[in-house]
Amino acid sequence: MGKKGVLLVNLGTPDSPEVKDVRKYLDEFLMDERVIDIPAFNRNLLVRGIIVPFRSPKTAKLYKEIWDEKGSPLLYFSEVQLALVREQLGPDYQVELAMRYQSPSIETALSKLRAGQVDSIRVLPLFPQYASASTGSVIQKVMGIVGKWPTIPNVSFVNSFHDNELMIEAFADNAKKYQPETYDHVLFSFHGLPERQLIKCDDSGKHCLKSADCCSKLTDVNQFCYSAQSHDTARLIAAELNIPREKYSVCFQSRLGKEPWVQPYTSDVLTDLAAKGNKRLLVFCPAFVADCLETLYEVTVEYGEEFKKLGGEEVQLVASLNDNPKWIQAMVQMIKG
Ligand SMILES: C=CC1=C(C)c2cc3[nH]c(cc4nc(cc5[nH]c(cc1n2)c(C)c5CCC(=O)O)C(CCC(=O)O)=C4C)c(C)c3C=C
Ligand SMILES: [Fe+2]
Ligand SMILES: [Fe+2]
Repeated sequence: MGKKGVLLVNLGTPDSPEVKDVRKYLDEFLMDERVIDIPAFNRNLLVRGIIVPFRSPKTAKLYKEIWDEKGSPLLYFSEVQLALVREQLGPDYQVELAMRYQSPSIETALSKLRAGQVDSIRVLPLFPQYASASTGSVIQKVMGIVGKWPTIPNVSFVNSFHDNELMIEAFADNAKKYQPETYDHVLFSFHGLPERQLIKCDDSGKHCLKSADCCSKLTDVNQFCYSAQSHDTARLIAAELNIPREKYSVCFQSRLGKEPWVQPYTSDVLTDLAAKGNKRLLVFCPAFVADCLETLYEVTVEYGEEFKKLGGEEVQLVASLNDNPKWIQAMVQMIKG
């Protein structure tokens, strides 16, 4: 019997915070047909003609703010998760880490599993809520590579884990030291997504964005809706911490471009909460399992400053799952299936 292969995949990050590496990263990321899901010719013009040239220098400055001696937080927290999962799983497993974009690449990680002659490969895309642009893209990439091997082992994927109990407890545990009940309001701020991508993922064509609350409630007819899964994650973390419904809001950050993205937008919710006199906010970002640019810069710095300009006093980020032992247990549980 060979070992059981495991592939952990997170989104990716530039190799360095220098403009040339950020350009390479954004180019690979945004040229993905599942991320900017428009016809190839238009995507090429938009990404290579406008977004990458104009955005790279700005994004590089932001990466410089969060980069430290260990490198990019997203990558080093992923490496810590890899080491802890390897330790928990022991010698019967070969566990590799990859990033969907840049390094370590999915190609390299899969070649290591192939060289290790593993019996099977369990792929865990590190995105709690399913989206075509994140989980879907990882699955397509892995299938594209493994599908060309002469011998294809048993391959299985974790499609989403928005309600994993250990993960919910891990987020709640990370928040306890801040005493959530002492804050005026709690925000669950998820990474945004173009509305078009929600609609595309509704195979029935009957639910997403068809009624006022379709995408804010998870039911058996919209089980893969990113928005509905996000609302459900928020509901479960709030329940774990006894946060009443009127004390929390769900919102979506990081909008890019002019078309509508999933709403409400985090900045609109901040404006509304400030106008209502809220001063101190506790913010969870449960679309990510590791701290990254979106949590450490966008929430902590950008939204923190924005909220203060609006009259608020504090935006406190709840740390991501990073090396939380319950999260490591959750990963092991999902790998063992
Ligand atoms: C069309 C654009 C984008 C879609 C769709 C999108 C979906 C999406 N992204 C993540 C997770 C992360 N995204 C991160 C950064 C980031 N995302 C976009 C654009 C889209 N994301 C850009 C342009 C960037 C780079 C930063 C910037 O220029 O603003 C990150 C951070 C990576 C890091 O190095 O720290 C993560 C993580 C998910 C889960 C998702 C779909 C739900
Ligand atoms: Fe993103
Ligand atoms: Fe929906």
